[in-house]
Amino acid sequence: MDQNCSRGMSDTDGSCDKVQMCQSVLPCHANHLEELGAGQLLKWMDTTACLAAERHAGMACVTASMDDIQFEETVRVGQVINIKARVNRAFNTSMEVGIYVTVQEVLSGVTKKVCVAFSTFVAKPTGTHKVRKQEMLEYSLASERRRLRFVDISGLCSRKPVAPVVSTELTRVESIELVLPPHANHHGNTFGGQIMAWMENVATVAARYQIQ
Ligand SMILES: CC(=O)SCCNC(=O)CCNC(=O)[C@H](O)C(C)(C)COP(=O)(O)OP(=O)(O)OC[C@H]1O[C@@H](n2cnc3c(N)ncnc32)[C@H](O)[C@@H]1OP(=O)(O)O
Repeated sequence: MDQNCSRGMSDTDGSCDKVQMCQSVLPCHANHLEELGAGQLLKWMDTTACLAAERHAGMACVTASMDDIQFEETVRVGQVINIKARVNRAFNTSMEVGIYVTVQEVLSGVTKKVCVAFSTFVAKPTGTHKVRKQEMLEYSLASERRRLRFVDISGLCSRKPVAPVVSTELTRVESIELVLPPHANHHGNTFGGQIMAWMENVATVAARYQIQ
C-alpha cells in the first residue's frame, strides 16, 4: 500500500465501511506544472476504496473496475486532498464503492469538489456476505450503475473502429514497468491504482506528442 496513503487514513465516524483519507499535495505528487497528477490521485482513490471494501467484506479485495471519472478542479501543490470512500452496495462477491474527492485551501478553508467515482471491488477468496444497512438512494442507484457498467463493457467490444481524422501514428507510446515492492499493496500484488497511474502517465505522454 502506498505509504503516503496509509498514513493519512482514518475512520470518519467509526463506521467500518466508510474510510476517509486526507493528504497534503507535495511537489513529489505533482507534475511539471505543479499540479497533482491524475495517476497519483487515482492511486489514493483506489487505496482508500480498497480499504472500505476490505473492511466491509472482512477479507482481501481486488479492484475489478472503476467507472468513468470527470475531474472538475485542478489540484495544486500546497492544497489538501480529502477522499471519502464507502461501500454503497454489496452484491454476491462484488461491491460498489462510492468515492468522493474534494480539495481544500488550507488557509481559507475553501473546499471544492474534484470528482465522484464508483469502483467495483471483488472479494477474494470468494464467498457470500450479507448486505448491510445503507443509504437507500445509493443502494438503488448502484444496481442501475451496475447494469450500465456491463452495457458499456459489451458496447466497447462491439463498437466499430472510427477512422482517425489526424494520423496518430507518432503518438504511440509504450512503457515497460518492472513491478517492485513500492508498487505492491498489503497483499504483495500490484494494486489497481498503480496500474491506473502507469496508464495515465503513458496517456499523458501520448497526448503531448499529439499536440506538439
Ligand atoms: C491487473 C492488476 O493487477 S490490477 C490490480 C488489482 N486488480 C486485480 O488484480 C483484479 C484482476 N482481475 C481479477 O482477479 C478478475 O478478473 C476479477 C476477480 C475482477 C473477476 O474475476 P472473474 O472470474 O471474471 O469473475 P466472475 O465472473 O466470477 O465474477 C465475480 C464478480 O466480479 C464482478 N465483475 C467481474 N468483472 C467485472 C467488471 N469488469 N466490472 C465490475 N464487476 C465485475 C462480477 O459481476 C461478479 O460479481 P458478483 O459476485 O457480485 O455477482
